[in-house]
Amino acid sequence: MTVTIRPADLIESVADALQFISYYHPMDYIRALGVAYEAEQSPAAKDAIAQILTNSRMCAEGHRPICQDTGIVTVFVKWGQDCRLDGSQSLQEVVDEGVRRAYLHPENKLRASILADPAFTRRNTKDNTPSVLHVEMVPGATVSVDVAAKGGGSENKSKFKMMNPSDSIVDWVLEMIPQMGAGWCPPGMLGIGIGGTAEKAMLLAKQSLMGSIDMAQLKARGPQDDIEALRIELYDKVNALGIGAQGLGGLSTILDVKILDWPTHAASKPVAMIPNCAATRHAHFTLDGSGPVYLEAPKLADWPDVNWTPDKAAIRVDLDTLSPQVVQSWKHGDRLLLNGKMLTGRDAAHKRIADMLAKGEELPVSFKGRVIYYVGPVDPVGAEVVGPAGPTTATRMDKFTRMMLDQGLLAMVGKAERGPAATQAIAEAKSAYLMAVGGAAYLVARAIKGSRVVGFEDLGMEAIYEFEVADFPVTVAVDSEGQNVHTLAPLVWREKIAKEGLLAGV
Ligand SMILES: O=C(O)C[C@H](O)C(=O)O
Repeated sequence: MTVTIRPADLIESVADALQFISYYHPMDYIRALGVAYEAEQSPAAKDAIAQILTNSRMCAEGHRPICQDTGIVTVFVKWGQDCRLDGSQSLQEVVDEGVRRAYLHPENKLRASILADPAFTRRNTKDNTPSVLHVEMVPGATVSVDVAAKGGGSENKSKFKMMNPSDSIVDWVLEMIPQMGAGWCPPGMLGIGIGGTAEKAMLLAKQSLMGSIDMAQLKARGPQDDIEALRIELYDKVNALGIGAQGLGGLSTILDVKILDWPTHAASKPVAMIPNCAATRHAHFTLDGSGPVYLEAPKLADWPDVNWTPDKAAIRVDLDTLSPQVVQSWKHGDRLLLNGKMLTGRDAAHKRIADMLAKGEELPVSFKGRVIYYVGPVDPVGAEVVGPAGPTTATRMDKFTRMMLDQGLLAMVGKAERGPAATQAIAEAKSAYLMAVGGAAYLVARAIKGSRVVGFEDLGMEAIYEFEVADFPVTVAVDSEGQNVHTLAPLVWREKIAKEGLLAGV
């Protein structure tokens, strides 16, 4: 018997699932992060995990996004061969209508992050469509759907290699992880795809991330096949690298490793690795023709009892009177609470600034004596002045750092590491790079008391804003001497883990 799937049911279910995952972390992630928090011995990493956990519960309560990057929607559909989609729209059109409805929801509007014409004009599609849809025909009379909203920062760190058959997967992963830095917002998960062809390995890696975190259970019962043994080996060895939460050095870099494989050619061993960030977002539902599916809300009591508050010992900074001397007094690892006005800007704004300067044009705002925050905020709803507004990956702005410092910029705020050239530029200009916690966007936004666009309004979330902040929490990640927390701290923790046999949560 053929089962009819009504487009309205699929649209409603996709929209509900996307709204759901925008503010509810999967509970397996929260439980594993709670265990990692208890085990963590690095104060900086523990503080970052506390911010992520506190943010997560606030989002669950407030029904607002966990991260300002509300992701690129990726959907895996297993379509039962006895089902037919009613109407004349394609499956892509139906799924995208669900995406549109979720992202434009008036009470929880999500960020429009998708740009059409990616190589050239990079035009925002304004409703986060189209999604990336994968469809597989399977026996049966149900439609099974995995919906994910994948952050750009973690997607950017995806890796792929066509290995020789005799090459070691473990060696390759351990070579790649330090190169991935912290832009993927650890602690998260690694999805690994092995075999098939180049594109199949990538797909397997992404699909593996739809599974639940179960490393504790796996370790407790022991591996039952080679894949499970490889998962455990990679979990232990990656955590022993000491990279830690947000790359600040610590015990937990990953909470799990997922692996899917597929037969491959005798000459090949394709291997793909895709990390999932702290804003892990995915949900599953099955349609059987009887109507839409609504996901059941988790209980707030299931979140660990972690309530992050600003460090009382942190240094309070007045941005409105900030001087080079004050910037130079900060040492790497110092905790600061920023107060006053700062400008924002990220990828598109920096590119436009570079183009304008090259043409001798006047910028819409002066950066002299100012601090810039790399962010693309979610639009506000209700009484909010701004929606969730966590930091974006600063490393992408490295190529513009010298140009911005030449404009008289005093300091930068973002997340993840700065590369050698940017670190050198910061040291030469006696500037500083400050790090906020990625994946704590709603918590961080509480410290933003005012917001107005001051340039490039047409760039939407990538416009230049001026934020008024109160006790905005950051850590000095590169100081005016060029001391870089992201290069120093993981080395310390790697050695400590090796010497003292320290273990991440499981
Ligand atoms: O686009 C963003 O806001 C952040 C991005 O996901 C990143 O991690 O750099």
